[in-house]
Amino acid sequence: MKNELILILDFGGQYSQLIARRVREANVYCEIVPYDYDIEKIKAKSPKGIIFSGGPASVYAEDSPKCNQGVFDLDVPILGICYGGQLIAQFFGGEVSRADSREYGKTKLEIIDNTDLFKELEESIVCWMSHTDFIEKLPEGFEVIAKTDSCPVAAMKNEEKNIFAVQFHPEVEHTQRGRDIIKNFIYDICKCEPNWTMEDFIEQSVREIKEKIGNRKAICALSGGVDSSVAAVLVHKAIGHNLTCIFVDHGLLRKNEGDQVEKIFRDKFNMNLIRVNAKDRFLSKLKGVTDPEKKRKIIGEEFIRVFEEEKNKLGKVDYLVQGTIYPDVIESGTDKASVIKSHHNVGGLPEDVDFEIIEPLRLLFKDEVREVGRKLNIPDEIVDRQPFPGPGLAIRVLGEITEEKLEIVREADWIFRQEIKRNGLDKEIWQYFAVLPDVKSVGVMGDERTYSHLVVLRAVTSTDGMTADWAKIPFDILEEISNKIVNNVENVNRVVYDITSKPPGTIEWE
Ligand SMILES: Nc1ncnc2c1ncn2[C@@H]1O[C@H](COP(=O)(O)OP(=O)(O)OP(=O)(O)O)[C@@H](O)[C@H]1O
Ligand SMILES: O=c1[nH]c(=O)c2[nH+]cn([C@@H]3O[C@H](COP(=O)(O)O)[C@@H](O)[C@H]3O)c2[nH]1
Ligand SMILES: NC(=O)CC[C@H](N)C(=O)O
Ligand SMILES: [Mg+2]
Repeated sequence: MKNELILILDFGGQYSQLIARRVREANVYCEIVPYDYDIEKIKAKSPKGIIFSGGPASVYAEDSPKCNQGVFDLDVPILGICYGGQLIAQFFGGEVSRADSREYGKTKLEIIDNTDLFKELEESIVCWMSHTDFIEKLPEGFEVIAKTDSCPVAAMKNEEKNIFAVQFHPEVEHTQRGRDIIKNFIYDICKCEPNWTMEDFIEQSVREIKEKIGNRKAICALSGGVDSSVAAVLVHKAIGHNLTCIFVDHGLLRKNEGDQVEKIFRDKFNMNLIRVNAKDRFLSKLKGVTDPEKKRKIIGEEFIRVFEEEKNKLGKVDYLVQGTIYPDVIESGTDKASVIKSHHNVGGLPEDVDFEIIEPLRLLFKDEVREVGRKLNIPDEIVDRQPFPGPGLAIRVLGEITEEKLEIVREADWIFRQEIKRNGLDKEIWQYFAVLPDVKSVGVMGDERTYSHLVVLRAVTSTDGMTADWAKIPFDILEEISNKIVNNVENVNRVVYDITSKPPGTIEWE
């Protein structure tokens, strides 16, 4: 059976994938295509609804992105979000201008009409705004269905044509009832049935991988983390023993991690696995390097070189599977989004890669990957594992990496993780680890002056890693952890706790 489809036209918004994710969450299939996607191709897909994303441009600018005008004649419901909504206003003869003051963050939305898009919503909700332009003049045939203090047309509709526009972002977590607004659009207005599931995602991915790889061979970059484990199991389902997993111990793993990962995979999975011990080559390439972006690129390249060497031993291998997920992609920058940090597996890849890369999870968020993992019966000890970045401790030892510093951060991290677990906090905290900034401070131990390293503890709550809050670990637990670290880790005399959320910080320090 063909899935009912919601098509998202991407105008370069930071949250385009979040829109897709909300639609998937509501059990409806969706695809994201570029804003200028060919109209004949759109027709061929016969979408039941189209959503225009937000975007950084202004619709009145000369070369601003526009969709094909034929989209408006398809007789398919349309929802425009922010830039997408402004585009609708402009197309139908309204006016979009630059506002005197930028509206950013939480804003009170007054709902005027709660019959369709805002069905069953309260009279007012808190919505999340991120714009400078606004719809100043309503286009003909449209009516205002919500407003804010500074935005006379915070939402509008043309009932006859089934076209809707909102200035705020219903797809972000901070908009109250945002999920319901999206559901109202896809269920009531587009008449989609909620029947697409993660099982469908699995089935479809396996089918596509099978078609693509056929009887050829692939290797999978396996870290033992959630993403690559799920990617490996998916591809294994598709091509069986033509898949070989390669786990690289680059000397930047946490305490005992290399052996643990190897054991779990040998015990629990019936997959070909090769462990490559590559500590010396990674550390020698990183010697003297202090710039975080350089570190990531060196590691990204070295991973690929290791995979190439292993591939040559296996005969002809055309494909490299990676567990890349959406935040890795968006943070590494795209032609429309800016670089936050080059994740080693995306922005850190060298230009010459002797493989075709397959990334079945590239469009999913972490919690969706976990859901896929559970459906694939991957053990909880893997699915619930906290994320650990591919460059490992290299981006947690700030400045130059030395074996001594790696040892310090590894020991401190080990104590921190043990204590979090012992206190039963490991389920509620999304990610927690130690960082070694390149800082020494004065202390007094046993009546003697010390001048030693400072360890930072970082712990965050999050659902998808895109935004995060610092975890409110009780002071007495923090106190105990601090004591244990200073008493047990040599060359450390001070421990501090990071109380920055993301944004403005990121989860990792580099
Ligand atoms: N030590 C490693 N050996 C082989 N491949 C690795 C290693 N570390 C990372 N990778 C590859 O890089 C990808 C991205 O790493 P990342 O840490 O984001 O994902 P993960 O380790 O699979 O999951 P998690 O985010 O839960 O740690 C992995 O999915 C994997 O394909
Ligand atoms: O595989 C990876 N390669 C990388 O280069 C990388 N950088 C950050 N991370 C992980 O991504 C999530 C978001 O991290 P940040 O808030 O630090 O950007 C967090 O879970 C980080 O641990 C990485 N994972
Ligand atoms: N988030 C957006 O889509 C912004 C749209 C447009 N660039 C504005 O500033 O209003
Ligand atoms: Mg990892």
